[in-house]
Amino acid sequence: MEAATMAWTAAVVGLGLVYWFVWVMGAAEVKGKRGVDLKMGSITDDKVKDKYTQYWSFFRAPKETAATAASAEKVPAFVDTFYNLVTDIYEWGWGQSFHFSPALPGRSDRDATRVHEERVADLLKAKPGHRLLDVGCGVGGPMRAIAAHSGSKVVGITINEYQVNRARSHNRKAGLDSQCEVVCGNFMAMPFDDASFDAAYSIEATCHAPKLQDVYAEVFRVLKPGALYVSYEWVTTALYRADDPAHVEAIHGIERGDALPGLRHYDEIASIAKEVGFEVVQEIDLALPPSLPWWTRLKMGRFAYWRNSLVVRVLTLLRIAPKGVVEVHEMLFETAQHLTVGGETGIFSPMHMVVLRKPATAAAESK
Ligand SMILES: C=C(CC[C@@H](C)[C@H]1CC[C@H]2C3=CC[C@H]4[C@H](C)[C@@H](O)CC[C@]4(C)[C@H]3CC[C@]12C)C(C)C
Ligand SMILES: C[S@@+](CC[C@H](N)C(=O)[O-])C[C@H]1O[C@@H](n2cnc3c(N)ncnc32)[C@H](O)[C@@H]1O
Repeated sequence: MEAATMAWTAAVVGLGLVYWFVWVMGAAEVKGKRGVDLKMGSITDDKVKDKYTQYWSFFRAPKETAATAASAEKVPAFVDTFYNLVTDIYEWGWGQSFHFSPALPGRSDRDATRVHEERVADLLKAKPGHRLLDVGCGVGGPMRAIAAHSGSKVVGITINEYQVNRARSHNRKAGLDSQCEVVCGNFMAMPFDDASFDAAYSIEATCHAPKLQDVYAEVFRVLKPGALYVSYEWVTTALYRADDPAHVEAIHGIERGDALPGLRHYDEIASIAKEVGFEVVQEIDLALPPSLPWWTRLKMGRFAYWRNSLVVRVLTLLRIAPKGVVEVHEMLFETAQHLTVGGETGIFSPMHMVVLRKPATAAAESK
């Protein structure tokens, strides 16, 4: 073959590969967000690196500073920055539900996700005519599954404006916009009337609150007397040892890579719920056997991570993706390792579930 023909063949094959990786492979899990559409939320391209640096500065402050009230006030803004940086990568590489689920034998990740979400609707006994609150709704994967499964109306709240727009657009495309509403706001000071919801749930979201009391008290306030609240909490378990450096490293890694002001121990959750006035109906760690591991999806995707890493590098080089995507993607890759250690050692659970009830006799005001 002539040199020119060889060069042309190589170029065509090369371009074909890039096309396959970026456009055809698109999202690793769910088609809908393609590699070429990766943005950094509402952050303009020139500000991505600054925002990423700003994100990390939160963790450089000494622990004592991080624990002060003044610093706790900064958490919602820091969480908002985090979701501007990661929302598109999550959608592209994971799907529209930003949480874990126990694996189900012989079923896809998508099925396992849906089952984990529908469990919430069933526990809440949600039905047509009910108005549910989704506390920290992301781009609305759970909200759509729960609205479709139960026939209830769902109102979601998220601190991140970009997620509000993504969620509204997904709701429209799914034909669920008459049942699902999304509001931008802080779940520790919600723009809703007292006693205005029939039930509420939060899926892997309240871990972003510096004080769980603040969000639980707000949920308590907006629920009708007698209403139920289900929450999937991120916690350290009874196996966690604060004097084991490997445990501490994994937990700090999870906090750094997931915008967490500090993980709570599982035994704090029920007492905080009681403190704000809830009755504890049920408390169970859904990650424990007989559940199958929730972290296998993170591990099994090792090939997908390498492919994704290559895609973001190529897209950044071609200036299709903004600068900084590579760094954010690396951060997530590392986070996945820490989460896997947390799951394998059993020191961490992302699905410590509590079912809480606002007493039927409770006043609309929280205690
Ligand atoms: C509840 C929270 C988020 C939980 C998970 C949805 C996300 C935690 C870690 C994320 C990911 C890690 C690795 C990424 C990978 C490198 C990339 O190629 C594709 C996306 C990932 C798989 C990404 C997807 C979402 C997570 C699993 C927290 C924030 C409270
Ligand atoms: C990991 S995501 C989970 C999203 C959704 N529950 C799901 O499972 O797909 C956490 C969500 O909590 C929201 N969040 C975190 N802190 C918040 C706050 N102070 N007020 C409102 N939403 C908040 C984030 O914006 C994000 O939407």
